[in-house]
Amino acid sequence: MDEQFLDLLAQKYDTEEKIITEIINLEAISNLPKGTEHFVSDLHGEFQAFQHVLRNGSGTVKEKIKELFREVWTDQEINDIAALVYYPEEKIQLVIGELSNKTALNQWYRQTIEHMLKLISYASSKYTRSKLRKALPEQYVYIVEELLYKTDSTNNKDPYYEEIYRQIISLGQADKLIIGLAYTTQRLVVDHLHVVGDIYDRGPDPDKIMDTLIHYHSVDIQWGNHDVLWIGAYAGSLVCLANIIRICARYNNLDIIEDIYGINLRPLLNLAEKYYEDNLPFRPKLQTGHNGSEQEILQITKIHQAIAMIQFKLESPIIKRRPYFNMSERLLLEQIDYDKNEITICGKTYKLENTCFTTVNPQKPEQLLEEERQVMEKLLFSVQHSEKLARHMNFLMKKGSLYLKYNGNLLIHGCIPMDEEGNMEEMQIEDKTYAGRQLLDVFEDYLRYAFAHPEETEDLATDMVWYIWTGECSSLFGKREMTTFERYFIQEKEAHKERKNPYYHLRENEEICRRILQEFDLNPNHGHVINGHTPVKEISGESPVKANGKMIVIDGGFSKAYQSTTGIAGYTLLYNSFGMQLVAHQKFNSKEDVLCNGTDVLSLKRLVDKELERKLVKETNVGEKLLQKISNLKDLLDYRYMK
Ligand SMILES: O=P(O)(O)OC[C@H]1O[C@](O)(COP(=O)(O)O)[C@@H](O)[C@@H]1O
Ligand SMILES: [Mn+2]
Repeated sequence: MDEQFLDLLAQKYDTEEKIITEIINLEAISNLPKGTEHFVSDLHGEFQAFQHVLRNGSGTVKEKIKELFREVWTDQEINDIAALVYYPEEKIQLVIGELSNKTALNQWYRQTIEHMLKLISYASSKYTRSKLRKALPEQYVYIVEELLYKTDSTNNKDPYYEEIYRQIISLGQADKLIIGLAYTTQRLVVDHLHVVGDIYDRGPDPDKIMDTLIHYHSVDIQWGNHDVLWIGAYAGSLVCLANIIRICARYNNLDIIEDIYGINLRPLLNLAEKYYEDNLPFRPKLQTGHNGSEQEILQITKIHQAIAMIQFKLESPIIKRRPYFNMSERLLLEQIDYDKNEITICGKTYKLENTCFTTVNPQKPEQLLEEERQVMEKLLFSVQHSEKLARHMNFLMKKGSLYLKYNGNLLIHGCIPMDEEGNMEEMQIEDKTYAGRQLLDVFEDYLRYAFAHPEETEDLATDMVWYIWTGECSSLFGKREMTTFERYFIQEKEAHKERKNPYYHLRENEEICRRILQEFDLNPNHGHVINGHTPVKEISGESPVKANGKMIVIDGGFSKAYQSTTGIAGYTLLYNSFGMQLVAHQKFNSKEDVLCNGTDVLSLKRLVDKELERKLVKETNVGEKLLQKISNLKDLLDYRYMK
């Protein structure tokens, strides 16, 4: 071992006792059961449903409450304390409103604090005291530890403990303490969160999800195609920027752009007012609670057309300057017969309907009007100077990656591009060819480069971010083409079809999944591929667990827009020391419903994989680091004290 390194380490561990204490501590931690991992995906801006799943740990909170109190409590009592753990601030207010006098309320405080402490003690049984301490409400650590670690079997200290409770209540601290303990419980039931992509688009509150993730104790993100679109916009890709605005217009969410991220849409609106009229396929999808006035809807419809046409124009030059993107079939504006109002795609001619081509010059269809160019320039400036967007995008980059190997599993939002035979699909980029893991690594390198160079807007890295959104070899898109244009302007459904990468039927096959795991140097006997991206149509009998358990698809569609096709409101996955469990969620109504009626409609659990022996920290990624640290400390011990 390098002596310089050991000398550095010795600065921190400067006595034999310190080294030994740390070795004992780390060895002990390595032998604890592994913490619970929680996997969610395809949140699509649905903050309310997401935060509910996060707060209840996909049912883990209630499970712990039941294990502890089932014998003595009614269902109502169990629901009440569960709601208190999920939404403590609101639940306390409800209780205060219900209880008629101070004595009753104080009694409730006294009992509730005791119950919460029992729950915390139970939920933290597999953690060290130090880890629990870090999860406790900071200002009450001392008091809570006194109450948690009562060791007196003679009851001599009973009056002392009673006095602590009395003081907490009489000093008006009970609310704050209970709220703190509720958050501690939430934190204890889930050790680490994985978000397997698609935080953004369709739903109303992606920013709130981002803020929640930023404050979450332990999280990683596997980017989804929609997240990459937002990263691309921020990194200087005008076509990605046009896309995010188009999708926000389509889902009646332009206030995310304007009010939340502070991006001025006025220039775009002016352009839209000048060139566009009402047009059915561009009317926003309205969601309950978001219905605007007729005039607002008309404005959005116009913006939607303006930005969609800019998007289509911006695609052409990229397709032309990157022949290896293999997208020449998508030069759609050039395939239009503007006199006949027809388009020919892959040799087939279709009639165009509801067109809005006033800004298109048939001789040079890709050319932006000077006004359009200026609008995009202003929008990009605004996007790149939004403080909030910068914060959210930086966090996505810091915690995110295209795929992740974690505790033996492979986490990926979309797919591993393959050919029909199950070989890794090759893509040529400039003069090199890549496939499988190498291709994904190259995609990620380009994406990181583009993000680091927001001033470059037409370089390969920036174009590549758009390719990851929509290209046929993208590991996040997983389809041959994105038929956005066809869906707006062509009636025939056959033109709307987006052919999926063979991966999506091959992934049913265990051998293929084993091959994928091997491609990523993971043990195929133990590992799983964990996927998001494609809604699992439980309604039509599709199973989220595939390939003899090697493949787990957890996009259950938090997205309201997709719930009618899936029949449920999402899958999440839990992986604790006993094994993996898939949780199916029913549609989430509202927080109020949970608070008042105790409806916490979970969740059918399905065992995916059971560990033969309880899995310990030392067998995990974190454990690997601990074992390395132990080995370093042992070297230090030899070097300094055992000569
Ligand atoms: O239903 P919408 O919002 O029009 O979106 C459809 C588009 O979204 C995509 O499905 C991509 O989004 P997902 O990652 O959510 O699947 C495209 O393939 C398709 O063209
Ligand atoms: Mn997706």
